[in-house]
Amino acid sequence: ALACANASTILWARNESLATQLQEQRLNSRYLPGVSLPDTLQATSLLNQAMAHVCGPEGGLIILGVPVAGLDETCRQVAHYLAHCSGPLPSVVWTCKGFEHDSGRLPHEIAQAAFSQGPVPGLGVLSGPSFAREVAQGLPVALTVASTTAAVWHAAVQALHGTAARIYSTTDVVGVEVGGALKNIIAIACGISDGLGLGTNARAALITRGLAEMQRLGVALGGQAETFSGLTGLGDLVLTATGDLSRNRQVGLAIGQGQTLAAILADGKTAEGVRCARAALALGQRHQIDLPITEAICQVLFSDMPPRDAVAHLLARQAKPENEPPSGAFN
Ligand SMILES: NC(=O)C1=CN([C@@H]2O[C@H](COP(=O)(O)OP(=O)(O)OC[C@H]3O[C@@H](n4cnc5c(N)ncnc54)[C@H](OP(=O)(O)O)[C@@H]3O)[C@@H](O)[C@H]2O)C=CC1
Ligand SMILES: O=C(CO)COP(=O)(O)O
Repeated sequence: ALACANASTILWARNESLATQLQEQRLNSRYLPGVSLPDTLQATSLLNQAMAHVCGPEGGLIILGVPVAGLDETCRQVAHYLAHCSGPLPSVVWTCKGFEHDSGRLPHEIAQAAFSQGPVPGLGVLSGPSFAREVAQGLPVALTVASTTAAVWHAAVQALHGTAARIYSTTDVVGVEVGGALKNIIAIACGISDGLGLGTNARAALITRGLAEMQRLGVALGGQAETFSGLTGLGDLVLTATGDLSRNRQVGLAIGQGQTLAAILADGKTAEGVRCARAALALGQRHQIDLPITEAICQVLFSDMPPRDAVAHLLARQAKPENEPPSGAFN
């Protein structure tokens, strides 16, 4: 999308044969089959070459499009080259949505630690409802860039805004990241519900109570409540919970139709909700935040609870007020 908008763009892929295919055939047969990439896009498997592109006198924007599991390693590699930048430091934003599996760290915590040893660039997260395939087709999209550094908003707006994309900005990094992480788990729940044939009422209930769950945890971790009704909360939740392009929703649909998790994940596709559900639940327990849907998803994914039992368990919970006290504590 950037290259189509005439921004000078270089795409780094660590896999040499993929980079060669991107550069020579203008195709990405593994991740975006059927999409023809613009001639203006350059591709390389050499990170030093990609970094030279954004380390010149004009600076630039680095978008890290890797899963949470690869963010630490990728930031550290980028940090190594930033130390040799001759121009102004480029801004760095990431697209990943999740918590680190073992530590429960949010992406900005991973990035801050990774860049702490050398020159620290402006850091931020680019998020919102944005299936890659639709973005690549040039269809309209609205995104939010979250950063405490205004230069990062400006870099993202300058590069992305006004083509097919509308870019909003916020300082609420935590709210944006928690929304992105939890919506994947709720999308798995909605997929399971639809796979079981439980109907659209059930899906609407899961989306709404899932949003309450996202907001409770997000506020407890320091996010702002209103962020969860924005693009990176409700917007991305609706997209992922209802849109069949979602890999998290696809995982849920397949579970609801009786497939095992191992069989579903055998194709190697990224489903961040599966990877971070346990970390989300652990964070909820640490902060005494009730996350019933996330807990049910963990039971189904990792403890062999039949999905229909999980549904029965959720329905059998004690009646309670719809709106909870702001503390979000157990009641
Ligand atoms: N796809 C989408 O529609 C959207 C995805 N996101 C989020 O963005 C993040 C990335 O998603 P997506 O691109 O779909 O993920 P994929 O897993 O489909 O692709 C990830 C890319 O990252 C590379 N990668 C993985 N680990 C590393 C690493 N350690 N170092 C360097 N490269 C690495 C992969 O390379 P290799 O092939 O060599 O493994 C691959 O090119 C996720 O957190 C996702 O939730 C956000 C918005 C939309
Ligand atoms: O985050 C996404 C769209 O905003 C992509 O969702 P999936 O990772 O479920 O495909």
